[in-house]
Amino acid sequence: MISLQSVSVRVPVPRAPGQGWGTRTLLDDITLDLGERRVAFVGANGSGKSTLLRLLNGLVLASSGRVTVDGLDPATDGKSVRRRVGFVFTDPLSQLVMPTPLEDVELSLRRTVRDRTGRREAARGLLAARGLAHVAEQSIYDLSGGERQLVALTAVLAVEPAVLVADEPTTLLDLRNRLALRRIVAELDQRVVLATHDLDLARDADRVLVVDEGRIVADGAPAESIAHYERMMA
Ligand SMILES: Nc1ncnc2c1ncn2[C@@H]1O[C@H](COP(=O)(O)OP(=O)(O)OP(=O)(O)O)[C@@H](O)[C@H]1O
Repeated sequence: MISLQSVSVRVPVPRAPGQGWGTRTLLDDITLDLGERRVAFVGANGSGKSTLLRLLNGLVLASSGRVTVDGLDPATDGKSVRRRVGFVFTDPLSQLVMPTPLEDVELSLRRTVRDRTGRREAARGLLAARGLAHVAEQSIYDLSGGERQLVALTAVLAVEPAVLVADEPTTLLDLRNRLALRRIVAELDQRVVLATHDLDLARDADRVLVVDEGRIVADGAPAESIAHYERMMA
């Protein structure tokens, strides 16, 4: 279970020149229990979705209130939480650390597959299963945005996290790969929490929450929450 109890995130922001610093509230007193297998957050640009997701693996810490992931607090058990929570960033280059997809996936497998040859074969197999065999040994920088996004997802899933958190995982994908990603998310055994502007992906979730100016303004079945969001944005 993922729980947020009265969680707020506040950051210091500069006031007008010479006026010192003020505080901006990015998330405002959010209380949630997320027990569903597929949870999606939708909301306008800058509403606070990424900040909320980042709380789940300790990349952002609550200014007040408490976050727990399966009983672990990212503020105090950061390492254990990050083992449980696989995080896919909007910008894949911020997480692909090795020169090629093959090496990046191998890195993810280093704990589970000790033997080097076996690890290479396993990494090749995982990339092939995502239609990425042909780019396995290409430079990360020569991949298309969509290929990088799929490699990042493959590398994160290779660790077999208990929870997959994905921040706008379809932004760089073409229609075929968007459909493939929806299928991957639907078939995963793991729990998935994502933020997305892709309302088709959100519709596949068990629960959709609408974020607006750092608050949850709708929370429920996809059809109702998305209808609320569409009215809000009209
Ligand atoms: N460390 C920070 N300091 C100041 N402002 C911040 C900080 N982090 C985020 N923000 C601001 O908080 C707001 C919410 O950001 P966040 O990235 O969570 O939005 P989002 O809903 O994910 O948006 P998008 O859909 O555009 O990705 C934005 O206005 C952003 O500029």
